[in-house]
This record gives sequence, structure tokens and C-alpha cells, in this order.
Amino acid sequence: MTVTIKELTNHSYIDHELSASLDSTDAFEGPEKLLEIWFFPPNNAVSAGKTLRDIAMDRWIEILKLVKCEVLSMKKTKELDAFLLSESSLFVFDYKLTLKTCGTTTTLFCLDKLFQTIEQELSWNLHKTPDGKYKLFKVFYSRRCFLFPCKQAAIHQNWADEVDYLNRFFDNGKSYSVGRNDKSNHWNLYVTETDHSVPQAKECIEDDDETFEVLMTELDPDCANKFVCGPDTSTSAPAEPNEDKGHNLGYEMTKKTKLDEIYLNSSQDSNLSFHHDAFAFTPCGYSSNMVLDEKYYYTLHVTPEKGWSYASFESNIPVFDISQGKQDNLNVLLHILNVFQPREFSMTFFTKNFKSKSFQKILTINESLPEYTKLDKIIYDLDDYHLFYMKLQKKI
Ligand SMILES: C[S@+](CC[C@H](N)C(=O)[O-])C[C@H]1O[C@@H](n2cnc3c(N)ncnc32)[C@H](O)[C@@H]1O
Repeated sequence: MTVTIKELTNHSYIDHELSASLDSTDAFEGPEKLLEIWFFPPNNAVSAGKTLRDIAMDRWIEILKLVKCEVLSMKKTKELDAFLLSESSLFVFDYKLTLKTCGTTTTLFCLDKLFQTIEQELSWNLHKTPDGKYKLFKVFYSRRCFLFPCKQAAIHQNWADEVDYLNRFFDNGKSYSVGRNDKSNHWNLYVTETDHSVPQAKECIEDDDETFEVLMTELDPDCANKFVCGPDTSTSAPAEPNEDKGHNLGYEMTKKTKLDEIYLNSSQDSNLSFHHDAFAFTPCGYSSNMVLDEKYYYTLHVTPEKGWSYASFESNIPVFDISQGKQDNLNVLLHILNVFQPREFSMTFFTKNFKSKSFQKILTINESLPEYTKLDKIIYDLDDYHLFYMKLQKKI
């Protein structure tokens, strides 16, 4: 069950007008700001009331306006809503969300409105400290160094200002600068200490949450070209009223580059469900969300322009477990590197389970990448997560 044309007409929401009008020819900041908020612990069963997935589309549009991005389309699955944005993606689960935005978006400016919306629309009583800061289960905010920091708005121009801003909302955050600072290509992380006072079900099942991210720069020009569609010269309307050119081309790019075949479980003979949504920008650029087994996602975003080419991959799929040991993150990484062939890339892997086969495999992953030299390799023991970071460069 790899990507099928049928899925093109299977959106829960689609903005055809926006899809037809997006165009950009300026230098573009591919590297994303990544915000992940866990309002309650995983598998939380405390709240029998509304969840984040009950927030209406027009509310999300208002919240995202503050971030300076728009919703292109959305797919609802049994356990998550996957939004494809004009600048990357938003994934909304019952009690957590992941917002990934690139360009000159102002990600953190949505926090106030987001919390207000949650309190008003969902009647959640978000816990606060006496000085009015939010006590949420866990918050992550991360990004690599920007390619064009001066183009960013206000607080996003430098990490210290972003941390100050986050500290206005949370009182238990820690900030890390990961990797060499002298090369202007390190990676930053802000993470709050897990708040165990947040109410949770007595029999809350501990989740082996893991996230794998690969951030690539200086893509091979031929590989990058596969994500260029050129100026829109067509005057004809899309074949189907439920389709638009951006989504049609996104589908074709996904198929041609085999980005729908990264995980074995998305193949025909798998019994797990697979949903996808992809968009090709004019004249170039690509974004896609893929959802496996109704609750796991992987997302890819590509800025192919020469001079600032960039591609990112992020996944919360526990590949070793879900494939019953047939596939691991090395196979996933090799597939991605083959599609983009970057000159440099960094990867991060978060897991709660230090002893898992996935984490043990990741620790030596560079030994299986003979074309690349390791620049940085760092492990952090963070509260209840372990973080692995590695930066690599192609051998000349
Ligand atoms: C949104 S996509 C993917 C961004 C992503 N963060 C990445 O990894 O590169 C960005 C690519 O689409 C192109 N693009 C074209 N029109 C755009 C628009 N209206 N908004 C954002 N990107 C646009 C950009 O020039 C860039 O090549």
C-alpha cells in the first residue's frame, strides 16, 4: 500500500485557492523551528472531555496566522490530524502537538493564543505556577542554526531571545547548544523537565516515544532538481474538481523519488494503514506528510534552490518494532541519503529507552556510512529522554 492516486481526493480539508497561488523566488530559509508540546502524559485517560483534535479548523487557521503560515490541506486519521502547511507541517494528537515551520515563520508567537484557545474551546484547566507560568507535561523546542538569521523576525533572530521568550511561559526549561559552535551549524534545544504533577491516569502505559530527525544541506544538484517543477504555465484546470496542481505534482514527486517507500510497512503486503499528503511548490520546493498505522508520522520538506538547498526528514515511527526487526533506522537513513545525497547532514534521535535495539544501533550508525566523515557525535541523558546527535560531512 504505497502512495496511491486515490488519496489525492481524500483530504479532510484542502485550500485550493491557496494551493494555486503559492509562489516564491527569494532566498528561502529551509531549516525549521520545531515545537512539540505534550499537554498530558502519553496514553492519558484522565480527561473524558474534549481533546486537541476537537479544535475547529478556523481556530487552527487563526493560531497559524500568528506563525505566518497557512493550511494547504489536512488528513484526519484515527489518532492524529496531519496538516500540510505553506511552511511545513502540524501534527495534532489528542493531548500533544508537533508544529514544524520553516522560512521566516514566527512559531513561538502562537503560544498565547494556543493556550487561550485550549482553555476556552476545550475547557481544559491548564495548571499554572503562582506566577502564572504553565505547568505542562513536556515541551520541546529545537532548531539548527539558520542559514539567513538576519532575515528572521524579532525573537527568532537569536537563540537566547527565543529561550527568554519560552521562559515567559514555562519555569522549568533548560537550553542546550549541541555541536560545534565555531562552524555556525550547531543545533539548539530547549526542553522542559517532565512535570509529573500533571494529572495522569493510574494505569497510564509508559510509551516508548522515539523521534528521528535528519537535517541535510548542500543537496546533490541532480537530486535537488527532482523537486523543481518550474513556473506554472498551465491554463487548464485540474482533471478532477477535488484536485489541484500542487497536490498532483506532489504526488508525482513522491512516487518518482520513492519517498513513499522508506518504511517496509508502507508496502502493498503490509496490513498497516498508510495515508499520505504531498505538495509541490511553484517553481520549486516540496512538503509531505505520511501517516502509518493511524498514529505514526514521517514528514519531509525540501528546499532545492542552489545556494541554500536543504531537506529535512522527521519521523516518530518505531521502525524496529513496527517492522518486527526487519528494518532499522540505518535502513531508513540510507534510503533518505540516497534520495538527497547531501554534502552535510545532522541527525538527532530521541528515545526514552536507552537499552532499545534502535538506540544501540544508532550509536554506531556512522560506521555504516563510509562516504561520510563524522564531525560531531554527542549523547545527552536528559531527564527521562536520551538524545543522540551526530553531524557528518561527505568525504572529498
Ligand atoms: C515549504 S517548502 C519546504 C520547507 C522546508 N522546511 C525545507 O525543508 O526545506 C520550501 C520550498 O518551497 C519553495 N516555496 C515556493 N513557494 C513557497 C511559499 N509560498 N511558501 C513557502 N515555500 C515556498 C521555497 O522556495 C522552498 O524551496
